[in-house]
Parts: sequence; C-alpha cells; structure tokens
Amino acid sequence: MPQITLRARNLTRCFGKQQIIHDLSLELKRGEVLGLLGHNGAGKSTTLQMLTGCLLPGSGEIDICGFDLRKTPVQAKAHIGYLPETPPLYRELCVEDFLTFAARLRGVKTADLTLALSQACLRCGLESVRKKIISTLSKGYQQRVGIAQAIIHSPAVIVLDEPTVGLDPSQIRDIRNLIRELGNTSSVILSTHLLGEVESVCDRVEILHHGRLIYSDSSRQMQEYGQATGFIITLRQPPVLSELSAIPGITSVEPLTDNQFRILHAPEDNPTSLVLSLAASHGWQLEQLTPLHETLEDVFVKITRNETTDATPTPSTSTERTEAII
Ligand SMILES: Nc1ncnc2c1ncn2[C@@H]1O[C@H](COP(=O)(O)OP(=O)(O)OP(=O)(O)O)[C@@H](O)[C@H]1O
Repeated sequence: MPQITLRARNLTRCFGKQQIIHDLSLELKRGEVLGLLGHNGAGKSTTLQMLTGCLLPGSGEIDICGFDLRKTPVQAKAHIGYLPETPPLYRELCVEDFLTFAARLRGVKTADLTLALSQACLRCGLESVRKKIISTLSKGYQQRVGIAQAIIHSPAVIVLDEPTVGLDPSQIRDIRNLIRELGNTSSVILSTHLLGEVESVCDRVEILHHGRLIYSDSSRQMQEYGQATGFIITLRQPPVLSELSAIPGITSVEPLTDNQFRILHAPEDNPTSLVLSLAASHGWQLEQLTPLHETLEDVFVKITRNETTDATPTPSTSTERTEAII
C-alpha cells in the first residue's frame, strides 16, 4: 500500500457559470486524520463529492491508492468509504440487514460477511442495536450506522462529511473518539466548520475559503499561528504610559482602564520577566498578569480575513505573525 492514499491535483468545479472550486490540490497520508475546514458554502461537500467519485470535477486528477478515479473508477472506489452529509440509510431496515446490504454492495465476500459485520458493529458501538430498525434509533446511533456502512469493507480512505453535525455533546464525543480510532488504521478526511473538531480529532487541517485551499498545516501549528504575543497587566500604582512603552521588547501598550494595560511584544522577545522585576523594584504593585490567549476560532477568522484582504498568511515568519495578531 502506498504511503499517500489519496492525491488530488488541480481540481476545479463549476455549477452553471459559477466556479465553486478553484485549482484544489491535496494529499492524504496513511494513518492521517485530515480536517477540511470552512464556512458554510466554502465548497467542502463539493470537494468531498469529487474525491469520492460522486461528482465529476471540471478538470484535475484524483488518485486513490494508486488508482486514477476517472480511468479506473471501480478499483479506486473500492478503497473509499464515504459518509455523505445526510447518511444514506434505509431506515426501515434493521441495522444488521442494512449493513449486510452495504457490505454486499461493497463487494465483501459471503465468507467474510459475518466478520466484517461484527467488526463494523464493534468499532461503531452498534452491538446492542444490531436487531433494531434504524428509524427507531437516536440521531447519534443513526450516524454510527452511517459510519459503519462507510467502513464495512475496511477501506484505506474514509471520507466523512460533517460527521458530528446535529448530535448532542455526548454523541459528538463518542463519534470523535471513533474517528480517532479509525485514523489508527485508515486515512480519514472529514469536513467540518467546528474548530473544536479539528483541535480534538485532526492531525492536519486544510482551510477551504470560497473554493480555494488557503491554509494547510498541522492543527497544532494552526494554534501556534494564533498564539498572541502579549499579556494584560493590572498595576495598582502604574507608571506613566511612556515608561511602560520604553521597556525593551514591548511593541505596544494600550490602556484598558487607569490600572490595566494590554501589552504586546515580538514573539522572540518576551519582556514578561523584565516587567515583573521592574514592577517589584519600582513599586508598581502588580495585581495581575494574564497572557493573551487566542482560541482556534480567532485564528480561523484571522486566516480567512487575511485571505479576503489578499494577505496570504505565512505563519513561519514572525513579522507577519505579529501583524496578524495585532
Ligand atoms: N448541485 C449544485 N448546484 C448548484 N450549486 C451548488 C450545488 N451544490 C453546491 N452548490 C453551491 O456550491 C457552493 C458550495 O457548496 P458546498 O455544499 O460544497 O459547501 P460547504 O462548504 O459544504 O457548505 P456547508 O458547510 O453549508 O455544507 C454553495 O454556494 C452551494 O450553493
């Protein structure tokens, strides 16, 4: 099995005269969980439909485990498991019958059927509801059945379109645990607009904005991109503003109240310990010092805003990082 399980190159797609996807390229490695993140209408579902062979791209190539999706669709699709935005379930069937049907559709041999069924039910936590009619199950369990049909043939690539949408918090936690577990044996690509999902499940994130991939990184690096280089300080006896601004390393001081200041500094030049010792030696009476912390949500908004104003984010350069934070 190749290390790259899915490779898409220069995909485009129009609906009518409107171009929805622009020159999109991405790769998925074995054992990786990739999050495709974007606002509503960014083109996530359209992209996943193309990657799974459900929608023909206008141009570009897709390769699944070494098989060209256009030239050898049967071989390529045999390696894909897909959970669309609306799970494709026959709700009048019981879980077992539906999964047997899905397994047969995916070419699972009769001799392997029992094992495939019990493994999918075990991994998706469906053992206790195998005999139940799908329409009588909760939304979370129906979603599990949707994932079970996607993994019934042990595909190398699992594609999940907004897998936790509409679920309650405990169902979300269960499905996220399941996705992480699936990532141990397969490559997973999931779409989401929930940053928490990326944070808790994904190894890597690609941000899709108006049909273009504008950011690609590990989810950890995405968080680092947003790390604010500054702190809020409260001083009972503050000095004049110019005295604070003159401290080496500080790039800006913004008074929030008479006693509270928002202080920014360059990422590589953190003046916190200097400020602490000056506060002690000059009698500024330090009451509180809180590092500024940005959520992934802030980072996402900044990255997409930067893109809209044509400032491509490059998190590796400290200058632009500082500008983005300010
Ligand atoms: N079959 C279609 N015909 C015409 N336009 C479509 C079709 N499918 C999607 N679109 C349009 O393409 C754009 C991208 O839609 P898509 O569903 O891929 O976005 P998304 O990122 O998945 O959004 P959401 O998070 O809301 O599901 C939208 O403007 C949508 O209206």
